[in-house]
Amino acid sequence: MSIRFLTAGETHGPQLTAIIEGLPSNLKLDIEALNFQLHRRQKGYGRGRRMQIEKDTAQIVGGVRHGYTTGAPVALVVENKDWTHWRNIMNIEPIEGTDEEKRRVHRPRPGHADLNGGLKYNLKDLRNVLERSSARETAVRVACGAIARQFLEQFGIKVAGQVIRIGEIEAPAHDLSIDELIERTEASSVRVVNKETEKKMEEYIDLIKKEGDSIGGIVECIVEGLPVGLGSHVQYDRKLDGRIAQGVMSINAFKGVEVGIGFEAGELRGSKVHDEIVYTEERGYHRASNRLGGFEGGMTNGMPIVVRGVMKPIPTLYKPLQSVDIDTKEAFTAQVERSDACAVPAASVVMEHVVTWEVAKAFLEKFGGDSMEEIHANYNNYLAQLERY
Ligand SMILES: Cc1cc2nc3c(=O)[nH]c(=O)nc-3n(C[C@H](O)[C@H](O)[C@H](O)COP(=O)(O)O)c2cc1C
Ligand SMILES: C=C(O[C@@H]1CC(C(=O)O)=C[C@@H](OP(=O)(O)O)[C@H]1O)C(=O)O
Repeated sequence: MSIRFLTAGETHGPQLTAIIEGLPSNLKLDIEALNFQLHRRQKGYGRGRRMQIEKDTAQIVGGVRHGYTTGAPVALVVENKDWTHWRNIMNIEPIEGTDEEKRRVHRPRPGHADLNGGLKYNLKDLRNVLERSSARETAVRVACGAIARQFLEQFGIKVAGQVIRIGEIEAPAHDLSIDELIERTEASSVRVVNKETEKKMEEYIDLIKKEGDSIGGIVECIVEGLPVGLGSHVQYDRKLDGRIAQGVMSINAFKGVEVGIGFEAGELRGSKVHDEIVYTEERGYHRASNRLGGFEGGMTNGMPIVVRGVMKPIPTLYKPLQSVDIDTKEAFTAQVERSDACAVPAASVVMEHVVTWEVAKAFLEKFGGDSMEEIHANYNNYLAQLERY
């Protein structure tokens, strides 16, 4: 038993669509809680005008009746309110000399998918590439992850996300509980727990924006309440840390991922990296520390999952970089599209949901059943087995 989803839709088309296959029946879906996650993704500081136009809400159009999943594929759509402004541009083929022709994209932006996509798909209007490569797609990916989050909540599993760095500004370390972390980051425009850092990050983003530039950063996701043994060491594509890394790297503009102390593990001795194993009646087997971020052998070890991802600066610059016009092959500055200056706080919410999805998928593979009742029984049976071990 596994779950999968596909998405479709363009950033300036009428809507985004997702179909989720493999969800069990009798999962209660709270649409308000789902929409709250979409709202969180939109709210991050540093975004452009588009986020003022969109009011993302998901409409479930299949697989749910009276608030519960039926076991059928769940279909959901998120409308693009901006579509009304783009109707002609999206629908009419460019005709020379018309407004639509003027809106044809022929000066690829360094750092975006424009040129690679144009060459690969033999498309002369690079809009046909940017429409789908746009991170607008992450709205429905968050919707799918938000359903996965509600599934995991039924088993006491919680997910939080925070911004660790935006450009030169780093958030100080803290030892808040996951509930406190969720509460504080929800209230913050840049998804940090500390007011002083929030202010510094906002000012920094404003400065970058004023200079016509963009900025990236580092985000972290934490998952708590997990059992030992999600994922498996027996086959490369069942290693859950590897799957999470793929998911994180698939987020637009992400250039790296690390689990636990990640790249720092290359600098330290083994005695400073591995987490000692301890046993108590109360907690059973656990680790004295969590430097490996909840994974050994591609399996969860019962400690919180800690994953970080790095996002590069947004490619579209109001002071554009040099590029080449695909019509004339002459050097030009890249086309300026309306753009975000910094999307790191939004990307933090995206990463939470991408990680959540992978965890839910592994959870269903291990405890899979066709109904929530069957999964609960399988899960409880496994917990009892762990206790007897
Ligand atoms: C939430 C979010 C918002 C983004 N907003 C923009 C944007 O406004 N302008 C832009 O050029 N790129 C934006 N990006 C990044 C591009 O989508 C991304 O760089 C592009 O798809 C190329 O893919 P790659 O960077 O992964 O290679 C955004 C990314 C995320 C995650
Ligand atoms: C629409 C979203 O993000 C978009 C992602 C994006 C890109 O190139 O990735 C470019 C911008 O699109 P537009 O040119 O329409 O303003 C962002 O606003 C969203 O996150 O919902």
